[in-house]
Amino acid sequence: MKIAVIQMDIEFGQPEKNFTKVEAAVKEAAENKADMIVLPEMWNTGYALKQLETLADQNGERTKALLSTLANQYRVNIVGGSVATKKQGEFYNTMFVANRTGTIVSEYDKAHLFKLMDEHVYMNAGNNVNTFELDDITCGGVICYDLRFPEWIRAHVLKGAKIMFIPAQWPTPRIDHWQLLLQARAIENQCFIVAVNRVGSDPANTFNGHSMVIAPWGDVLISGHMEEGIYYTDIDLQEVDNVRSTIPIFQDRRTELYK
Ligand SMILES: O=C(O)CCC(=O)C(=O)O
Repeated sequence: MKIAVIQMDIEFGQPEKNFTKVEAAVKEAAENKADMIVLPEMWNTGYALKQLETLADQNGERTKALLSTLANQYRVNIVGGSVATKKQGEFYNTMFVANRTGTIVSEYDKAHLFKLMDEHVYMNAGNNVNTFELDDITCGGVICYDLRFPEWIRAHVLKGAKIMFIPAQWPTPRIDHWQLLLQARAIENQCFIVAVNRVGSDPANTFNGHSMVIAPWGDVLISGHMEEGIYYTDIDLQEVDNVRSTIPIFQDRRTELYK
């Protein structure tokens, strides 16, 4: 199973440029025989929250059409990071996932909005756990700040997720939190973590990438640098079962103590 992580810069408030860029990057990753291609958070607009009224993707239609077309054309799974959407007059930070036939198999609205970047002022939070099937593997997807809530990731793993996808725009000053939390989430949930952070800057923040893929034992398979690029790794899903049978934390949990 070959994973491609698209660590890209995002043009602030310029969906046209970002759509063109994503299309080219997905094409390149697909031609390099990726099975799953993963994009960063809010790649259509960046955090141009004050311009959402004009820039947000209406019902995600444009994003869904692009992901679906590319997935079907290249017969590849695409975890579409997230985009700013407008649904029934409200704004959301939404992940769409397309499978190899181009079917949109998941739509998830970020559940924990990040007050430090005023996200809660402009956007609405979703309320639903996000699991989906890709190539018969149960996967889960959450977005950026969601990472800081171990219960939320655990909720996905308890629903069967063996790979957790985490797209982000995680600012440079807290990149050590990003790396440590990702590794902890992989080890404590004995699952693969595929996490994509953007690079570049917007008017308020800088972002230095460090996208990561981490195996269920905690081994770091990808640790991206600070530049734009596509990173690739192969993952073996058997490792999830191996780790879970070596240290059976899901059998040993004492949920009666955790209430
Ligand atoms: O939790 C953090 O430090 C970063 C979160 C974030 O940037 C986001 O959710 O967009």
